[in-house]
Amino acid sequence: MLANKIMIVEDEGIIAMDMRSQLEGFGYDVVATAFSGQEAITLASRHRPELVMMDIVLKGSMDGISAAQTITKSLHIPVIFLTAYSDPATLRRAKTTGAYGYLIKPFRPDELRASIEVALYKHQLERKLKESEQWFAKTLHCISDAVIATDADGKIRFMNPVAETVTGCQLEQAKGTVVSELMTLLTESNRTVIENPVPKALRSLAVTGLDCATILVTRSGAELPIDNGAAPIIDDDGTVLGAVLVFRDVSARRRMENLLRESEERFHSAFDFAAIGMALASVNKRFLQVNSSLCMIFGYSAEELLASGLQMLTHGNDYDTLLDHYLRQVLSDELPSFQVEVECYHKIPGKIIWALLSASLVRNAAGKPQYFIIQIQDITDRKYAEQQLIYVANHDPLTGLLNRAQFHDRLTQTISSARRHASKLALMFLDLDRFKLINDTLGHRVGDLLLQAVSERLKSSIRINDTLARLGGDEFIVLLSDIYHIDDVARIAQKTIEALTQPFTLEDNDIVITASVGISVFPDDGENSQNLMMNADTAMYLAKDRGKNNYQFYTAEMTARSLERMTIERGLRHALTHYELKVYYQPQIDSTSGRAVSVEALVRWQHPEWGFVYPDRFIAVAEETGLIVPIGIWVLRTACLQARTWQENDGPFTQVAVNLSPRQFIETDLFETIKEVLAETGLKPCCLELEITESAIMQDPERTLQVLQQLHKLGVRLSIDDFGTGYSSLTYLRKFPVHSVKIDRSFVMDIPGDEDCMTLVRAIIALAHELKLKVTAEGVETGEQMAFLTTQQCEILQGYLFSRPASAEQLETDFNTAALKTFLSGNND
Ligand SMILES: Nc1nc2c(ncn2[C@@H]2O[C@@H]3COP(=O)(O)O[C@H]4[C@@H](O)[C@H](n5cnc6c(=O)[nH]c(N)nc65)O[C@@H]4COP(=O)(O)O[C@H]3[C@H]2O)c(=O)[nH]1
Repeated sequence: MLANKIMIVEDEGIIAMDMRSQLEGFGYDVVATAFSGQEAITLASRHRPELVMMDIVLKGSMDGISAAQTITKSLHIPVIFLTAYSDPATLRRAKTTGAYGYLIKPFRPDELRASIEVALYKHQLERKLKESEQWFAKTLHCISDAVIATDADGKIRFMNPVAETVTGCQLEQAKGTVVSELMTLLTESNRTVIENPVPKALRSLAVTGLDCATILVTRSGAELPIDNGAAPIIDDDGTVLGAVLVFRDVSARRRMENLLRESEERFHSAFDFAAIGMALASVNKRFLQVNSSLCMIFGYSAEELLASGLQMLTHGNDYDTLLDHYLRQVLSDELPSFQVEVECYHKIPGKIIWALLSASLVRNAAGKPQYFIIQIQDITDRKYAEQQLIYVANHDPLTGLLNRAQFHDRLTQTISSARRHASKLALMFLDLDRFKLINDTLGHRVGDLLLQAVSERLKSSIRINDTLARLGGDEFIVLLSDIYHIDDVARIAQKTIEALTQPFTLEDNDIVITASVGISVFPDDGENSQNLMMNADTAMYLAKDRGKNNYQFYTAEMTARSLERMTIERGLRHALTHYELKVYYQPQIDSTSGRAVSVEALVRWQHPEWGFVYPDRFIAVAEETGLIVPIGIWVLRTACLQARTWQENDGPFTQVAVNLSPRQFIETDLFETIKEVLAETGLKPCCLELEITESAIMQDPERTLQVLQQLHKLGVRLSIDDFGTGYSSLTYLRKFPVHSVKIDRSFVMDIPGDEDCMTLVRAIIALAHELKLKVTAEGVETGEQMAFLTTQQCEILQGYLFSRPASAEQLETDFNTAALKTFLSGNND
């Protein structure tokens, strides 16, 4: 432990020394000795002793009492006076310095020591008290509450700066005032004066709280809401020292509370009366609060919902899990909020509600999740409308079957799956035979009913896992998945065809139809949906070619053929606009007069790369694609113009025969077109013969008859081409206003070798004559053929024997009418 530092002030050197040795003997540290009052002040401020032993009478102008005054006040160092004088005046003066001791010389060493120890202890105590007071004062200055301390009579002793601000009164003014005079307190509700809590606390000796809603009226008349209360100050032995009043201005808090209450009210009215469903739900998804819209949406009462949780609305479905997933993400702060469309259950069993559900989480100040705010919008109508739209976009409106786009998607998916599982699948492309005829004759209503009935039949003839679609018009397609054996496909195709051949009774019409089916198999006939569909389509055409009402599997040659078909189609379109088509003419000879009465117009294609292309290579494609219609009109116009030119220029021929395609009957207003062409070219109708094949007539006999009758009336000559090759009905032949029939080349070809052919030709000629029709024979190549036909009175002959088809210019120069006559008469003889 360090020795206490003491300074001696003594002008007598011997006494000072003696004192020093005594003090050091006691164990003190004598830090300095001063011999005058002035020196005492200087040395004390330099050495800062803990105690000064001061002689009162000193040499010089300043005595010990004056020096002690400065040392005590300015340096706060305690002083003990040592003096030989004890007169009352000196004692009075010495007292004013607040000296810690007064020793009359001579004194005993133990007296000296006791005085020193008491002074040191007292000074230490005082210092500690001062520090503690300062610390309290500082603390009270720092705190944000107002603090007023009173004595036991309720008179103010202390106020901190906050109390000064709130009451509007400084401590110096307030000191000694009874606290209730400084501040008037009113109740907020009815503004009656209430008693200050300080006297209450002093009376009851207990903590006295203020009513929450208390208003402090300050001296200036300002009013402030305050809270808190007063407590008595009682010391250790139970003596009441006073009271402390602690209060605070709560106007800011009140403002916040009001704002909060208003905001809560706003939230509640928004919540309760919102047009959309709203709920507060615990983190465990239990409803804590629900609004009436929510109850309305789901048909439950508020009590029912509050007794359950969000799961009640989605229980067990996929959206339950989805919702859970999102709520967990919000809880773990991965998502701030979310919005999701969920399928929910109404209270009425089986009733589905589609909800647009948004949720966000409310956390407390510490970030702890409190509850979810959930908003639910009923989007059932929109959802159903969307589903309806999706349905309409994916289905054929007439039959309800999948449409082409959707089928394509389904096929692509099934191909991917088949590829993964190394399994096979098959496509059946089905086209109704002669559907157009039914549509045109019985009307579109019956046509539609038929398509619906067909789709029902098809559904019943395929397996549950197969996919049926309508591609448009009378085209259907079936996707047969998981095929193990090609024979199974054949069986299904046959069953389908047979199912369709059973008559349909629609609006009192018994309708019999057939279908042609083309089949392609994955992976054998194509690796992707496009190829498979194309190849099934190609196979379907083969089925059509092979007499319809049958099915055909796709083969590789078909691809080549369909490629060729496509190339020809492209080429033909180009040919039409680039003048690559030509008309050749083949003379037709009157067997009796030997005169070339007419020519048949035959189209040729002068292809820039392929050279001269004959009709057998492109007419069928033109038929299929419909290009035959513009080609046919062009040939007709060219031929009519040529005939008219010959007529005007005294050319070799005055009449022309033009082939008509079946499609020209169906797709154009043929009669009007022909009338226009004749008017345009100036050719008389009687100079034009139109050759119609039997098949053209049979495709739509009623319509053909109508057009032919109009043409007949106009004066155009009509002839039936390829007679004998088709299934001509004699009834039609009689009914139709035709002028002649044309015996097909295939019958003429085998004359004279084939007796049957000759018999047939004889019969055709006899029959035609019976019906008052003239007969033309085509393909006459030999003299024998000509002789036979002439003998049978076949009126007109056409063939290489007389002339190959040639251009108009060639015929004009090369065809020798006179030589022909000679030739004919020679042969006839
Ligand atoms: N072997 C042989 N053949 C002979 C003989 N005499 C004539 N021919 C050929 O027989 C065909 C007669 O025409 P088609 O029966 O109307 O048969 C025509 C016709 O059905 C069609 N066709 C030609 N041009 C047109 C056209 O402008 N419009 C339409 N719709 N079809 C046309 O193409 C078919 C073939 O025409 P082409 O190749 O010009 O063939 C022509 C002609 O060149 C002969 O003595 N021996």
